[in-house]
Amino acid sequence: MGEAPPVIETFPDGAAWAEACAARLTDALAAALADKGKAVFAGSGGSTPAPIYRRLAQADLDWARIAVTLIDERYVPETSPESNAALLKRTLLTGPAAAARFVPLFHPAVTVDRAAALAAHALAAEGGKLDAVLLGMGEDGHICSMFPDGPTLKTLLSPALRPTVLGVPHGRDGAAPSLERLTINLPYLMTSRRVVLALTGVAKRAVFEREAAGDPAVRPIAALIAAKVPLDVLWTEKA
Ligand SMILES: O=C1O[C@H](COP(=O)(O)O)[C@@H](O)[C@H](O)[C@H]1O
Repeated sequence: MGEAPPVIETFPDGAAWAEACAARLTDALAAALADKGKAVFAGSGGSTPAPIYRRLAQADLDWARIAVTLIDERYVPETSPESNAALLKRTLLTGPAAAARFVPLFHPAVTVDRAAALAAHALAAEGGKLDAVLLGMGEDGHICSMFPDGPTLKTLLSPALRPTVLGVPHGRDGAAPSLERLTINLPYLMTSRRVVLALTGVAKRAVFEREAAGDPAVRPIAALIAAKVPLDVLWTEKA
């Protein structure tokens, strides 16, 4: 029998939801700072996290001892509107959190795989462990840049690999993703202190419930659950 899916915590409105997400992440970062004197935060891109980042940016943490990175990135420079790094810099690395050190996944390397190797090396130098992770989920059920049925998905979901960053090719014949990407793999989530999955809308809730019941070999949400990632799922209907 598979693992039971985590309870979906429901919030009455976007403000309460964003506040709760930011509070969970703050608690995990504070615990890491207390334990080891430093911490690593990894955030998602996309349309969901901005209100959470704006709250987290104001948290009373020793940001100078926190490294901030991404769970995934489109293989584009920060000048692109598709850049997750640009989103993070606009919304999280402001106010008190501007003192944090940003560790990018994007590098203008010759290939996306070479850029991924450089990012993997940079994260390993930060200790190779993520203390607080903010995940989003697309309406196709993807998390990070792990797309259901994607050609490299089995590698990304392999629990036996070490935590790393990998390149993701763009999909063929119109399949997602439309751009090459960089992503952390499942073992990075498995070894994280706390992972918060922030969901909004009726459609995404239904996708989460459907995906949670899927095959963990090819459905990223089911793989998260099967791998016992320390996961909180926070949902509100409208952010
Ligand atoms: O492409 C991406 O999409 C997911 C979900 O984005 P959203 O717009 O539906 O919130 C995001 O979590 C990921 O980091 C991003 O690269």
